[in-house]
Amino acid sequence: MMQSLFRASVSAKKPVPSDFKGIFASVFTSFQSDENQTLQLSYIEEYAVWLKERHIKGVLVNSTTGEGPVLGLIERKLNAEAWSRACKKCSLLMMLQIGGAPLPDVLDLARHANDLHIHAVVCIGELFYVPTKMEQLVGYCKIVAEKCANHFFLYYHLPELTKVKFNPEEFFSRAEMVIPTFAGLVCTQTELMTAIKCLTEDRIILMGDSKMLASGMLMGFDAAIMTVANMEPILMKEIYDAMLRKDLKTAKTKQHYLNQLIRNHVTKGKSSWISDMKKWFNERMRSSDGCGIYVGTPRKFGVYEL
Ligand SMILES: CC(=O)N[C@@H]([C@@H](O)[C@H](O)[C@H](O)CO)[C@@H](O)CC(=O)C(=O)O
Repeated sequence: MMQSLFRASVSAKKPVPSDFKGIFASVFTSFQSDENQTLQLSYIEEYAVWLKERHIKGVLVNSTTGEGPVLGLIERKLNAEAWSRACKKCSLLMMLQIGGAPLPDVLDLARHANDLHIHAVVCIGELFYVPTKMEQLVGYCKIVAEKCANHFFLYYHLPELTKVKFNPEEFFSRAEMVIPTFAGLVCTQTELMTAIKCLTEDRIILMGDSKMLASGMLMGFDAAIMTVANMEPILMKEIYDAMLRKDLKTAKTKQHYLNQLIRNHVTKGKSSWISDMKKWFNERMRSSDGCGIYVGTPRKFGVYEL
């Protein structure tokens, strides 16, 4: 019985698209400078066009970089809708992060995401009642994924924040067994070495460490989700393309330069990461190659330790 259930769910698995390759930008959210730091949406289309013209493959909205967890439910939905329209218009792939809220709200965001024109839903696990067993983590993903079953589902693996560590091979095999839309991971920094064991043609694993773009590609990753892609899309694409054509010398030189730029823009390390990145982006947008948009400063009540 167990075996036939297993076979039934595996055969129902949605085939994973092959276009989740390339450089993706985790986009910033813009706030006005009033007391409530009111959400701004008017700049989004221009932002999307600017990224598209610089070879960015797609965007991740409402994630860590986009301060999703410090937006209210309505704000998250409005931001997602505006990005969805912009991405459709300029043919960017869109991933939408819906986690980092109480479960009823995450389910509400999943239902909302289900009807949007997007290409995948990304969700971090429960942050307060942190899962202690694999079953709890997979179970959480399953009930959320069921509410947005029109889209591929990617688990956002960020143990620096969630403290949830697991054996990715076990996680993949269980999640693929029970979630027909399960497609893979957004996987940041420290977990790349373990995630690489799970990389296959029919899975999506987006690496999330800009400083390791070239070395990650050498290990076999072909998709990257980066904050720094907002500021240096062309440089990152050059590293990506150099690695594709096995030009290690160019990739190494450009990666070294990128890492130097990152170091120059990080002031106090993890605690000021979003603030430093937004400042860098605002400066970049004021440069001759920028498009003049301004994403403001981080929301004051967010805590950023990444
Ligand atoms: C947690 C985090 O912000 N990760 C960044 C990385 O680009 C990261 O900031 C960078 O690699 C550090 O060098 C991206 O992967 C973006 C991302 O996944 C997100 O905004 O959620």
